[in-house]
Amino acid sequence: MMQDTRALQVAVVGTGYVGLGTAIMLAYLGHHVVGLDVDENKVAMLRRGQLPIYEPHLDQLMLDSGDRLRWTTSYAEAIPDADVIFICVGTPPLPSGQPNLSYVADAAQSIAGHLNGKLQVVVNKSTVPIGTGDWVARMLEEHAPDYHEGRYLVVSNPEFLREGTAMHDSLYPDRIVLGSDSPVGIAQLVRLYEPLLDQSFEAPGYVPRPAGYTRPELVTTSLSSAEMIKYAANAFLALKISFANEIAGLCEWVDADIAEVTRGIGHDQRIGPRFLEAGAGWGGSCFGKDTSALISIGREYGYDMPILAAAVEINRRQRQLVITKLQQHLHRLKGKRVAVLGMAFKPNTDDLRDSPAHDCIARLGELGVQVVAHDPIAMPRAREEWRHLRYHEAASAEAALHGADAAIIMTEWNEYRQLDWAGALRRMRNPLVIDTRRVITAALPVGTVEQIGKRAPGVLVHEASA
Ligand SMILES: NC(=O)C1=CN([C@@H]2O[C@H](COP(=O)(O)OP(=O)(O)OC[C@H]3O[C@@H](n4cnc5c(N)ncnc54)[C@H](O)[C@@H]3O)[C@@H](O)[C@H]2O)C=CC1
Ligand SMILES: O=C(O)[C@H]1O[C@H](OP(=O)(O)OP(=O)(O)OC[C@H]2O[C@@H](n3ccc(=O)[nH]c3=O)[C@H](O)[C@@H]2O)[C@H](O)[C@@H](O)[C@@H]1O
Repeated sequence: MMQDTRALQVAVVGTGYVGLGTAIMLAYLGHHVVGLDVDENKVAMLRRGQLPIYEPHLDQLMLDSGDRLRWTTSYAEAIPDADVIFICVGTPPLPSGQPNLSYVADAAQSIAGHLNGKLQVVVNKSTVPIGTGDWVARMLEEHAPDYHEGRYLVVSNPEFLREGTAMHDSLYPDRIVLGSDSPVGIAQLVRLYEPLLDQSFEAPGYVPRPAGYTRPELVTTSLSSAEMIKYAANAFLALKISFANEIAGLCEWVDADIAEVTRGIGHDQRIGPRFLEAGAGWGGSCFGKDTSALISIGREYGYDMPILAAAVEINRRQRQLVITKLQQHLHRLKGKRVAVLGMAFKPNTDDLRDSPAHDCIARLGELGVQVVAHDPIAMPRAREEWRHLRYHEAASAEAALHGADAAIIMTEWNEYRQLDWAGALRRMRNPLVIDTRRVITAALPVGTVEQIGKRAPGVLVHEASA
């Protein structure tokens, strides 16, 4: 643990997926952190020691951060004493594709009203269009009661964590990007991240330091470059997946297997094996939002981004493909009963934002299908957030499959991998599974398992033999 003389006072504004992870990780590293949110219910839960989201190990790390961590709804309580203030509020998409910056503006103005006139660094961690850092700096100038040139430094520190593995990604990042025109601001952040940069903290047993991992790369840039790095990173990852999905479609026609193909190309170190898993397409709160934002930023300058636009289009097509595959097997879907396994946009999270399963359930509903859905973690949240969708809840995957005319696996939860598929298929009315995430790996004695990127559409992968 860090010596207390090196510990900083930190305020984290916004306690969603990113703010919570940031606050808890910094407190674990030894800093004194106050997490602030305008949502009183969230803050009340956090004060009771409960987390408003599901994220593996976050509860344990919070416990291990001890009394260095506090929660509040009050800017007056959080801001004046803070050496470093993080903005981690949401930047959800507007119908135009541009991000809604009103939460960032509100946060910046509220922060400005409580700055203390001494050196404080305001760090933007929210994903924002290029130029937003300068805009925040101007807002601080305008709204700070006692503005002194050089007192309120702005640094961009984009976040690269993935939901479901947020603690691992926060403690053992590939790189830390710090963008600012102020060397003093950068130096303060280097001090803040020293335990991470040196990996001098004691790794928690439940999120061990990966074998071979040494330390993150420190990347210092201008404010604008840091903001661009975040968008470019997400756009490239989305592109990689869309590329795999496009090749997967062709694999089905030429009788190749996308999993074998990506294994073959991934060993080329220039390409790398990760983020090449074909499936139902990418979802989540960021890839869709950030690709649209980048395209709309380009549009402001009359600059087309055809590669990104294609990545988005392929993703849209991929979601429809799931339904097409079902239609190829079952023909008319009206009146059929279909089990949808997995609602979260990926495993190990309860996040439903832009989940491919949402579009799947919505489309099946339009086609007159009776949907029976299951998710091991995200079900309670779906009950709240997906009230507009029509589906029946299943208490277990087995219950969802029982008597179904088909099943679609949308999320690769471990429990689906471990399911007794041979037994479950026998209890389906029609043993057909559209496995979009390669959950089923063994050949089964009964039924048909159709996967993405393997054999021509409509051709059965595992033919019934029992
Ligand atoms: N979710 C993710 O995995 C990642 C998200 N990001 C980016 O980080 C940002 C935050 O994302 P999430 O944590 O997913 O959002 P979120 O929606 O889960 O959380 C945002 C929080 O900010 C609070 N908030 C809104 N206005 C506020 C204000 N004026 N003052 C204080 N609190 C306020 C909300 O009540 C909410 O709790 C976004 O820009 C996102 O693009 C970046 C990397 C990963
Ligand atoms: O800016 C963000 O919010 C974050 O967005 C993604 O993280 P996240 O959305 O949490 O999850 P991913 O693991 O990237 O998965 C995104 C989607 O892509 C899909 N995916 C992922 C990988 C793959 O090979 N194939 C694939 O279809 C997943 O199923 C999921 O729907 C990025 O990976 C993070 O680096 C980034 O910080």
